Amino acid sequence: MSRWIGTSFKMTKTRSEAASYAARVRAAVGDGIDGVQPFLIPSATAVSVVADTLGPGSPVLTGVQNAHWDDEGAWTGEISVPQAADAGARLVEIGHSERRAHFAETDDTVRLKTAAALRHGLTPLVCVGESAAARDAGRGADVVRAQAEAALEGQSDPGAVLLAYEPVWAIGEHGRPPRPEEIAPALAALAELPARAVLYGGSVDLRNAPWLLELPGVQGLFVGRAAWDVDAFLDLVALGL
Ligand SMILES: O=C[C@H](O)COP(=O)(O)O
Repeated sequence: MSRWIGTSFKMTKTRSEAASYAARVRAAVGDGIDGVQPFLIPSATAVSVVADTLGPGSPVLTGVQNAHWDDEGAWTGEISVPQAADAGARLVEIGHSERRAHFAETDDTVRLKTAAALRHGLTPLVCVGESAAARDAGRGADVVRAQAEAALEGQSDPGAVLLAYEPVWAIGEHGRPPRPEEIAPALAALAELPARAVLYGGSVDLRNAPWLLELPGVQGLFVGRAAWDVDAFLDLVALGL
């Protein structure tokens, strides 16, 4: 089984910067790397240029950071899964904690968006993760399992869904890298669900990626800041071998 190694650019990079990054990745990966499934999730403005730069049928997948559950309509500011697919996306990131915290994403909208991605043949990448308070109360694994079960409930093909376990307290500039014993319970809980793979995300870097990749239940890494430099991303991809 391939290890998934990918990055979200979040709200960084111009189209030109994203294209340069994608061109470097495409050149380094060539026709593909056995055992590794790389993916890039740029801002919406750069999705088509990244997908075009990677080329049709590329071994590097392109994703979107969000998509609406409806196929079209009066949803100002949103993009639909068919529009994402038209731009070249094959992955749809859903339910990142920043969207849950700042854009009213709920378990219900995550489930609807997951269904929309599956309906159109794109791969949902559903993010789940507990707060520091839930972790400290010993409820981390329960929270994470509930979020993941809510996303998978009633789906036509839960086995096609990727889960990204991203503890809220580990993400971003205010986060900190996890210790193995802090994330093992949630990883064990997610391993019982019928998803395609479970990725870990949250303060991943070149120092901790080797042991994170060896943790039971981790089939890939979803990286933010540490992968925004393309050389670092390619080093992380090489670690997945
Ligand atoms: O989407 C990626 C995750 O939010 C992790 O971000 P980070 O690696 O900057 O902590």
